[in-house]
Amino acid sequence: MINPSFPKIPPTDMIITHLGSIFATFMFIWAIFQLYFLNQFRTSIEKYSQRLLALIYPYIQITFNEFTGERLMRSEAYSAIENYLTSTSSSQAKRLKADMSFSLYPFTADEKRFYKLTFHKRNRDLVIEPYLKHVLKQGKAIKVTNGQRKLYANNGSNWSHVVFEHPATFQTLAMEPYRKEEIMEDLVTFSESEEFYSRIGRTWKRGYLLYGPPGTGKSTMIAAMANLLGYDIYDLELTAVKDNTELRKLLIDTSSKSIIVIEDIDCSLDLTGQRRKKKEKQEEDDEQMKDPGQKGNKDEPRTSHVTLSGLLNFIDGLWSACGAERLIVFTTNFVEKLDPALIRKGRMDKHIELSYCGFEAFKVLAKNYREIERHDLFPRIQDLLDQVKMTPAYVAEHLMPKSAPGDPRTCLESLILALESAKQAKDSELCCM
Ligand SMILES: Nc1ncnc2c1ncn2[C@@H]1O[C@H](COP(=O)(O)OP(=O)(O)OP(=O)(O)O)[C@@H](O)[C@H]1O
Ligand SMILES: [Mg+2]
Repeated sequence: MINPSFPKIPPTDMIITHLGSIFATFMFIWAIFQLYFLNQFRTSIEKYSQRLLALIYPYIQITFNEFTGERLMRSEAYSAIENYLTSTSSSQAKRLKADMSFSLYPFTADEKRFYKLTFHKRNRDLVIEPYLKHVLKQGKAIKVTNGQRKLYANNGSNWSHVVFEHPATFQTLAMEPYRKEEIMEDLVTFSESEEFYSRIGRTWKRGYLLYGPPGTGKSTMIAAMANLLGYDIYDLELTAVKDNTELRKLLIDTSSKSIIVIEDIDCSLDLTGQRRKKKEKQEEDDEQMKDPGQKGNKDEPRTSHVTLSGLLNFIDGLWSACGAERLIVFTTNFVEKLDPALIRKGRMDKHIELSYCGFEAFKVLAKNYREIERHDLFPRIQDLLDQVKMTPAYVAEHLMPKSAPGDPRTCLESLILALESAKQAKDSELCCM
């Protein structure tokens, strides 16, 4: 008798485990296949299809991304093209074909903004050399003339910016006309001296030190400088810079055609120099020895560790040569407090004193604020301004048309009263001495 033997059916959980391992092996092989073969296959297909396309499609494309490099700095070429296209020149362009991809989040890797230039390959030489050069040059020039400038501020090691729209000009700046002329000439000469700087082997940059009491127009002059030359402003807050490395990074991230400003350099950090610092440290140590309970407050630990030498390197070290056409401007109320090394010629090439309001400066303010060029009260004002120190900011305040709109006499009289009382205070001070 035949005893039929039936194949044994494995239990369900064993089947599932078996299937699972087959599936996992399949997925593994598929992943390897994708990684090595499909990717290679895809690259080859792309390569050959591009070659094939080049045979039948006679156009060349160049892409200008908005952000470039590892740190995603805004490309100067992109900005120049943007200016060129948004100005009237776009209507004259005959050969430019540009695509623009917009994104609300330009920093994300997959949504970039870029311009794409497409042209026939027979025009290659024309487009790549003269045409692109022309677009970039024009774009940069348009930036200067269209008044769209940027004011950057540092936030940690990064710059953020807003549109810079300060109305100050050298015409509205209250200062003796011959001094204004001299400064304007200096600035314009600098901006036109690329060839000169390269010939003498110096970095194309210039340092200005603006000093004088509060309210004499230092910040106003910086705005006037930016407006004159069409430069962007980088307002560097040194106390927010962690250390010299961060300072260097900020410097590298500035663009050309810009003014790097450090306001109130004397207060920003203890930059009065290692020499004084050492002396003070010695004195402090001596005091600590005498009274160990006393806590020194002169050199309290600061969050910023930027040093004088770090700042000097920032101004004239190798890194500052990684860009061109830049002004570095320091302002201070106390020029005598600064270390001579910081402001020596060659670093701060031009020292400009902004001082109390003289009669010439007053006439500029009177013309700007009240549109008057002469008045019978002017001689009295001139006489008082010769004797009293009053800042242009204070004089300007009296010329504001707030209390007497349309009536210059009232404000001139109020200015005379203020000047007279300042003179009285000064005279009585002298009497008491
Ligand atoms: N020389 C000037 N010409 C025209 N306006 C001036 C001048 N000086 C001061 N002012 C007026 O006074 C205001 C203050 O001036 P500004 O901020 O330029 O002074 P500052 O020298 O930078 O002062 P601080 O040392 O306090 O920073 C300005 O808004 C401007 O309207
Ligand atoms: Mg200021």
